[in-house]
Amino acid sequence: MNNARKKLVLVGNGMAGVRTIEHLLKLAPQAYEVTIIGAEPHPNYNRIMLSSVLAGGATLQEIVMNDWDWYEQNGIRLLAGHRATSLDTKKKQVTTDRGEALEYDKLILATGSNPFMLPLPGADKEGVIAFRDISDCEKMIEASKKIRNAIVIGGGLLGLEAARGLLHLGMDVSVVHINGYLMERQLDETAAKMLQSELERQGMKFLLRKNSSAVLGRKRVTGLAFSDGTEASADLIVMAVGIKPNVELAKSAGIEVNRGIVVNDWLETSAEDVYSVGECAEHRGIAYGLVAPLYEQGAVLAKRLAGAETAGYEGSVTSTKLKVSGVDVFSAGRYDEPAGSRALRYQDEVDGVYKKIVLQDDKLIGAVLFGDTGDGAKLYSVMKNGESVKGREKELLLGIAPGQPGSDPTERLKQLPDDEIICGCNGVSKGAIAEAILNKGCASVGEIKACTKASGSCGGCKPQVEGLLAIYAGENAVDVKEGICGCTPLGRDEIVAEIRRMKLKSIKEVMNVLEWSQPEGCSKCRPALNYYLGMLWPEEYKDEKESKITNERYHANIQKDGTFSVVPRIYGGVTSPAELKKIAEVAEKFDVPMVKFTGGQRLDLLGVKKEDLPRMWEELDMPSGHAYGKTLRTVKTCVGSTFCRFGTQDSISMGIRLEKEFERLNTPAKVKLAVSGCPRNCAEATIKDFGVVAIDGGWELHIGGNGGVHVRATDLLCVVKTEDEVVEWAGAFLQYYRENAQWNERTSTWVERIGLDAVKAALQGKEARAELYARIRRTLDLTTDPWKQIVEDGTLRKNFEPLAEAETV
Ligand SMILES: Cc1cc2nc3c(=O)[nH]c(=O)nc-3n(C[C@H](O)[C@H](O)[C@H](O)COP(=O)(O)OP(=O)(O)OC[C@H]3O[C@@H](n4cnc5c(N)ncnc54)[C@H](O)[C@@H]3O)c2cc1C
Ligand SMILES: NC(=O)c1ccc[n+]([C@@H]2O[C@H](COP(=O)([O-])OP(=O)(O)OC[C@H]3O[C@@H](n4cnc5c(N)ncnc54)[C@H](O)[C@@H]3O)[C@@H](O)[C@H]2O)c1
Ligand code: SF4
Ligand code: FES
Repeated sequence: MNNARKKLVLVGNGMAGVRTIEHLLKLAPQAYEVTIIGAEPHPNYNRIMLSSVLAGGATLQEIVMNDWDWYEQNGIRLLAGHRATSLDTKKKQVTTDRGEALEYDKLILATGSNPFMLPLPGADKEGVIAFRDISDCEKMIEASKKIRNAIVIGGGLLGLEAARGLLHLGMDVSVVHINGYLMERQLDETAAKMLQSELERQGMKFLLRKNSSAVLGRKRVTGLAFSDGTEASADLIVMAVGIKPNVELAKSAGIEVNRGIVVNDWLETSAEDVYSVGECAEHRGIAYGLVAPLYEQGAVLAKRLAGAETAGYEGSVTSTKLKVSGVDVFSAGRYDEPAGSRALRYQDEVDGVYKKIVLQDDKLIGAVLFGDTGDGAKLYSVMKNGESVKGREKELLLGIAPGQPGSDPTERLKQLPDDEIICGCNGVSKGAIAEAILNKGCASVGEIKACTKASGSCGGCKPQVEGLLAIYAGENAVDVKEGICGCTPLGRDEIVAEIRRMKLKSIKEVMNVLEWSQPEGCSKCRPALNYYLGMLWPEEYKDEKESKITNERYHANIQKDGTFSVVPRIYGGVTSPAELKKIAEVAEKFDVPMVKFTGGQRLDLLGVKKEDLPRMWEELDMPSGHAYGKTLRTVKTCVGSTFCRFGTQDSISMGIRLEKEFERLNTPAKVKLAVSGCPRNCAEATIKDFGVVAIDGGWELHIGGNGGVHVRATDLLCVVKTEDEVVEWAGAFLQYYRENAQWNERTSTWVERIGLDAVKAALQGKEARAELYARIRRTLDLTTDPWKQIVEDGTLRKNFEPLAEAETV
């Protein structure tokens, strides 16, 4: 009966508090009437993933962990956007900033931390922010659209992840660090230096051993001064110099606080019926700042509140991984070699690998891995178990060399014991994942995540979860069709089918009719819908510029430093002295800092200011090379029979014809073509989306190649005799790809996904080919050159004018 339920109030709608409630609901769903007070105006979201949002790996909608419905379905009253301002432990009452007084039988304080802001003179200026919540993340994304120079103070985990995100957003980023090397709380100097080199290679700059003394600027920040008398300029300063537990509410209520709210092994505070979990809690002198220990605390507290038997919380050994793509860093336990410990090290400067393990009394007490973190989970588990590693030290350090028996990742997973922790963030063991697959019927990573939480936080363990799925579910593992983004459960094929069936003609209409959860969509679905609608209704649909990615909005590639590049179209890579002269004159006139030949045989004018773009294109008076878009980029050609003694066909004219035929075509992802004049294949046609290779008496047509990150050689589609046939097959192939691939899916992935036979079957029939070709021609006939249009249209030109003044962040 509802009346008999005790009142449980949780202050803090964050990761630790809500996790505790989730556990409690499983153990004793009817025991409490739950109210959650949360200062942020959002449902509970994955704070960890804010770094991914900044770095473009996820959208804000995607990081929500418990949506509004979850609270309702579980009968939880959520006061989102309300702050608890006072606590009376005698009356057992919490009062909010809106004046509401809530009585409790049990109270959990899970108020997290506040970012530590250096108390520098001028730190209150506009443009100085922290990186803690959604609102900070949004501020940085907004700022990156208007300003260029950012300084991140603090070279710890948070500072480096913030800096990587800002780099991704096109900013020039310097990290100011007080220490002589980065992440000194997680790494030793050797690993830190290797990390620094890798981040420098990615474009990050570092100012080490710098003590900030003042924030410069009038109303808005313009720079940072240091105690050694030097200065650095900045339009944005992000402070990431640590956190301090948020203890104000507890302190004002007379509860014992130290650095954090002091709790015992059952998470009880000094006040009766008041508990605390998360970053705000201090247990045995430690206030943790990572989710894994906070979740462990939550599990103990939930059992306690449910009246279940439980051992107390005894503290945690922690491990961390830096979430920066292209960098593998792992650190756990006492990496700092305390007195009485011994360390074993391995360093390979050729492959950029460094490993160190720290031992004490024959036990593993710490580890640092750089470059190869594959053994991180294993080391962490050995460390947590506290087992003796006598005689195994070197094996632990070196792991199993590639090529040796047992180096196969699947084999390694099979050999792990059941209690090995696979997901560090959520404390999920191999055994628990196996149980979810074998006994609870989980057949996809998504289902395992829903059942165990594994892979639901930082995502670092996803490859292992996938590996276990392959081992235990085998052929029963399903590749679950997920929605194209967090706004819809519908996949690409369903959306396209519905747009066709219901003749939906605008993005808004699609979102309304197909019941998008976010009325405005997100950065994943908007450009995808824009593409699908344009592909399906070429005559009627008006391209929505705002739904395109930056490069396509500006019709130019944005560069690392915020400038743009200009790449005029040079058909087949063939130019003339007059054309070269014109390009050179424009480059000189606009002070272009660099002119470079691209891999696709084009000329790239790099370092162009946004405001110069329209005038440069006007003076060049050449078609756009579309070097920025999801479209036909280039047709690379070799010399061919015109000049080459091996050439059997005229690859140059074939290439130019293909480029003129298909330029300006919008495609799901970029498309590159090449034509070689003989099987020596100097134009590298077999790593292109559509490659043409001349053979005696005809042409081989190849599809689905890629020379980028995931190199893939093409599949041979067919052999044809004439140039007309080459063009017809190319058109039919490109249109079939346009109509069937997912937005942002390269032909290499697409061909692999649907299979070569499916493509062959679709293009085999002459009639089918003719229809596809007719459809692509209809689309091509409607295209215009974007730069010609911008140059001639005063309103469009205005978009390229400089901003009057940097605006408030
Ligand atoms: C960008 C970023 C990346 C991170 N990456 C990782 C990672 O990779 N791995 C990892 O383990 N950890 C990571 N962390 C740390 C991790 O997010 C935190 O340890 C975790 O979120 C702490 O959970 P919590 O519930 O204690 O606090 P929080 O998640 O901060 O929740 C506390 C909530 O309480 C609210 N609150 C505070 N006072 C009141 C009040 N008086 N009334 C009402 N509400 C109140 C706050 O607004 C907040 O929403 C990261 C943190 C950040 C910022
Ligand atoms: N991948 C992850 O696990 C991850 C990612 C982000 C954040 N977090 C967590 O979020 C919390 C906050 O992270 P953080 O990096 O801010 O905290 P931190 O305490 O780990 O690191 C702060 C860094 O700032 C430096 N610093 C301190 N004062 C400075 C000054 N005046 N000038 C320049 N540098 C200075 C310190 O030397 C230290 O390296 C931590 O608990 C962290 O564990 C974890
Ligand atoms: S592919 Fe053949 S025709 Fe073309 S340049 Fe090379 S050798 Fe000459
Ligand atoms: S290790 Fe972070 S989600 Fe599993």
